[in-house]
Amino acid sequence: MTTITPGPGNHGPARPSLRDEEGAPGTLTAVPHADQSPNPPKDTPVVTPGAPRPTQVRPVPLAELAGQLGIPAPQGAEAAATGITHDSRAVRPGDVYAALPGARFHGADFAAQAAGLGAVAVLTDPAGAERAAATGLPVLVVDDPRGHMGALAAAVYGDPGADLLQIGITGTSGKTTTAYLIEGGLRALAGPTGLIGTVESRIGDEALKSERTTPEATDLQALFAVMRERGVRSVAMEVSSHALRLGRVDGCVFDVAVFNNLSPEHMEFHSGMEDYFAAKAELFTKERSRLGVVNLDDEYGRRLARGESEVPVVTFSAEGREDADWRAVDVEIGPFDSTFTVLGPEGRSVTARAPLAGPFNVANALAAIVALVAAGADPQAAADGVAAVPGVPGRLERVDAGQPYLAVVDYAHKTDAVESVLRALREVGTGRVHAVLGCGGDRDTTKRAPMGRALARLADTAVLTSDNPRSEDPLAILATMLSGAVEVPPAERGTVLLLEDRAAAIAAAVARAEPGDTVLVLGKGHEQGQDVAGVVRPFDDRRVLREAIEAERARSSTKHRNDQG
Ligand SMILES: CC(=O)N[C@H]1[C@@H](OP(=O)(O)OP(=O)(O)OC[C@H]2O[C@@H](n3ccc(=O)[nH]c3=O)[C@H](O)[C@@H]2O)O[C@H](CO)[C@@H](O)[C@@H]1O[C@H](C)C(=O)N[C@@H](C)C(=O)N[C@H](CCC(=O)O)C(=O)O
Ligand SMILES: Nc1ncnc2c1ncn2[C@@H]1O[C@H](COP(=O)(O)OP(=O)(O)OP(=O)(O)O)[C@@H](O)[C@H]1O
Repeated sequence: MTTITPGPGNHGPARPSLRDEEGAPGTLTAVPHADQSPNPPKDTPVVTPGAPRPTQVRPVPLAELAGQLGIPAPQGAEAAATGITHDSRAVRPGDVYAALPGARFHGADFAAQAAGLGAVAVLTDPAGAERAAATGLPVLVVDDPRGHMGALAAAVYGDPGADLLQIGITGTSGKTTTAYLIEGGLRALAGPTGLIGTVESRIGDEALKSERTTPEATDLQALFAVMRERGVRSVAMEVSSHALRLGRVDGCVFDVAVFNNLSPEHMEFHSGMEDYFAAKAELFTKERSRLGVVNLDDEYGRRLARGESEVPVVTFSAEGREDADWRAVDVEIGPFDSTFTVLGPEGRSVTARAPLAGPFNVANALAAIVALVAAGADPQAAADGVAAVPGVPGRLERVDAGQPYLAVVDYAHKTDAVESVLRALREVGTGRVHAVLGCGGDRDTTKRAPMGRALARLADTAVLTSDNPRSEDPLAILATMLSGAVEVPPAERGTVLLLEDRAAAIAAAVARAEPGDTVLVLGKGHEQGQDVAGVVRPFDDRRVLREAIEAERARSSTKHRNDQG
């Protein structure tokens, strides 16, 4: 196995690298498939609750932190910090509490709680200063505390990111999948790895529940510190546009930053596509990364490659574009995976496999391979590592209860993803496609009608149902989805069913399935709960789908017996 050595690093100061000591690309030693499985899809993921913290931290004097902020040391600056958090409820003795202004609250309202839990100081803005001072704790006041929080967290934990090879992935679709594929490759190449993303965070073999795609900077730096403590040397992490805009990755410099694609999403947060792209493009500034890996098949990827990235970029094309540095050719799409050849600079050619169905997963796998190569891996070793990943939870995850048709759960919850996955599975199955989909409440409303339209056009049975309605009326969400579905001319659309209850919707799709058909449950993937009016009750599409298949089998065998009797 190639060891990660604090290598020369192509693009910056000494950092762990996938190259060997002479600087040659790392090679992959065959590892038995099971050992290599970072995240075999499973019904009940291993979850350790609570934000992890490192066990050994050098106390950092407040005076030192004030110096870093460029402000005079506050009274009581002889105290020292051993942690930092932005959430009053998560304060541990010795923490700095970052009291941030937010859309709903000002964190200063919770300063007393933080003090009660043992905070040693409060970082806040002028608006929060008085409330913070009322606690009697030293107060560090800056105009933009969120903007300083990442660097301060890195300082408190001793800049743990500097000891990790960091690969960040951004884009509208495919971040989670690509992160798992990269982590699988890293694990095969270089032992204990870290993963940070929507489904979970992993520190070596330990899985932790994720609240966000990208954690707040205080939690992220603590996570890096725990990873460093446990011997992790490399990390693959998803970087959302929220993270880039809200400073969650301040304090990180990614060795490799990957751009997958961009399509309309999060329009409740961004003012339009240009603003959304500008947020993503922040990952490709010199402050944030050293090298970009960019998808040339995407128009926004081409913009980055053609001058809008501040850092050098390596390009890839899953569509075989000859102007890409690395391109996939001879792509064979199979029912559950795809094989292809990767052609690279200097006549390099690699045999590759995307271990998940669908043409878009060729793009994700190619992105992962090129990212690993950009980090210093041997290209064939990188491709072999990616090929060996056994699956990604809730991403085209098959549910097999012995039924004579294909049943799949997928996290598609944006129009382009719904279209991609339906097109991909139409090619795989021989029969009809019965698809279930809802749209989340309190999130981007502009995608609801297009998603209803896509489902009605591309599925033989389109079952419109609830996702996480949150505080919204589920029927109102369904009405908007339906308004899109009815835009499809009757001759071009499948049967459209409306069932507010998600379990009933899944059962309805299953009841229509015949041998050779495909049942597809979209939108919630790996999620374990359904949020209705703020109450989250357990709901796992994979489990509900399996139970529906079993119930349908029992129902039809009873009917068969009754018919015979
Ligand atoms: C738009 C957004 O991302 N907002 C985040 C932001 O909220 P905010 O600034 O408005 O904060 P607020 O709720 O008013 O609270 C103000 C401050 O008081 C603190 N507080 C609040 C209550 C309390 O009891 N104690 C306490 O200390 C909060 O931690 C916060 O620092 O800071 C909060 C604290 O960290 C986050 O919880 C909140 O995430 C919200 C809930 C969220 O859902 N974000 C999603 C949309 C998100 O970030 N998604 C992305 C993208 C996923 C994708 O790609 O699809 C992600 O990376 O997950
Ligand atoms: N490269 C891609 N292009 C288009 N659709 C994709 C791509 N990769 C995955 N998808 C679809 O999008 C869904 C979500 O994929 P994934 O979780 O990997 O992306 P993500 O960017 O992490 O999404 P999110 O930001 O919502 O967590 C998948 O279940 C699949 O249907």
